[in-house]
Amino acid sequence: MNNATTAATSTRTAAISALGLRKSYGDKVVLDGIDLRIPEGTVFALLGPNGAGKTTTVEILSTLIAADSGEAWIGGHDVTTDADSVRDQIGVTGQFAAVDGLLTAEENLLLMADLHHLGRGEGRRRAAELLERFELTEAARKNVATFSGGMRRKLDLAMTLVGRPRIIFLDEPTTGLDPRSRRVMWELIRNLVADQGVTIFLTTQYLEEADQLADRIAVLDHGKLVAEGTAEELKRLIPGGHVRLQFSDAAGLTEAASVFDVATRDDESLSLQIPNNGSIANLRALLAIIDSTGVRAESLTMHTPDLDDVFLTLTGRQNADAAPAAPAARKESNR
Ligand SMILES: Nc1ncnc2c1ncn2[C@@H]1O[C@H](COP(=O)(O)OP(=O)(O)OP(=O)(O)O)[C@@H](O)[C@H]1O
Repeated sequence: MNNATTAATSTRTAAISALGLRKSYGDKVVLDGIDLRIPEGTVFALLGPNGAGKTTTVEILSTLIAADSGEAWIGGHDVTTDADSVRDQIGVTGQFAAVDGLLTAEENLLLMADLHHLGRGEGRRRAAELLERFELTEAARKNVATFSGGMRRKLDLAMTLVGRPRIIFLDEPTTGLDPRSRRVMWELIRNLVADQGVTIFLTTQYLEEADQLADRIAVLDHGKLVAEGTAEELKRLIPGGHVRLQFSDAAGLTEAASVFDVATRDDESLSLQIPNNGSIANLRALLAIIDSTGVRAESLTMHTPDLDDVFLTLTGRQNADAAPAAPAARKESNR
């Protein structure tokens, strides 16, 4: 087998893989050559700001729309030439598309069981099992229209699982949810991977979500993957951490600023940021300087870089956590 054949074979045996995906709408290039290789049983997070092309990527990989060029395989099946086999293996959730608000949770699940041709008994068993696992048993006979956002998201994910997909696409699964509901969803997602070994392709604007759930994270910006790696690897891409010294008055701050000439001073918060990687040796050296020079700091805090810093460095923008509800609202009204 030559190298090219080996590369193509390994691309096809990953749970999800893509080579050179491109997609434009009119003049707007949304995806400008995306390559992916996601091993089975892992969680992959595609992170990007509003409009970066996350949903478009999911739509292509789940056979909803066609790429302009490039290739993609899901569980070894080509999304273009073998779309039916791809659809048999996947579940897609996140936009509430499948949930019917006029039906009860149980009816929604039974409808899904019918679509998957489960027999009547098997369908009922599967619905009951999922209602229990997602703690929706008490609400099973209530109309979904009365559900909270968190309950709807849980039901949406439960419906996706009726057909026992091996590969699940979660498009912004917790956008707009309160912190508690978000944690519940995270736990359900973690259990899915741990108990059933499914592969998860997650899109999110939440850096914390990617950090919490994903084995690997890719950052999508202006149609390209600008970085890919584990959360730790991505954090290593950016400048190291710092120590923040807090002062009670401006005189103390000025004195200290003259001692640490590499520091950044903030007169408003009366603090000084000194680059430091947080190792014991470096912290000890810093404390020794503070002691020997009589710097009068009130307190010291250590800041290690997080994914927020990575995102800001890579995309030149703050992450979108400040406005979580907007994209979901836009999608629901548009689609
Ligand atoms: N059917 C379409 N027709 C024209 N433009 C589209 C269409 N679908 C998406 N776009 C545009 O493509 C770009 C990427 O959209 P997409 O929904 O993939 O982004 P996203 O990363 O999922 O964003 P968000 O976080 O806001 O959901 C946006 O500029 C969007 O307006």
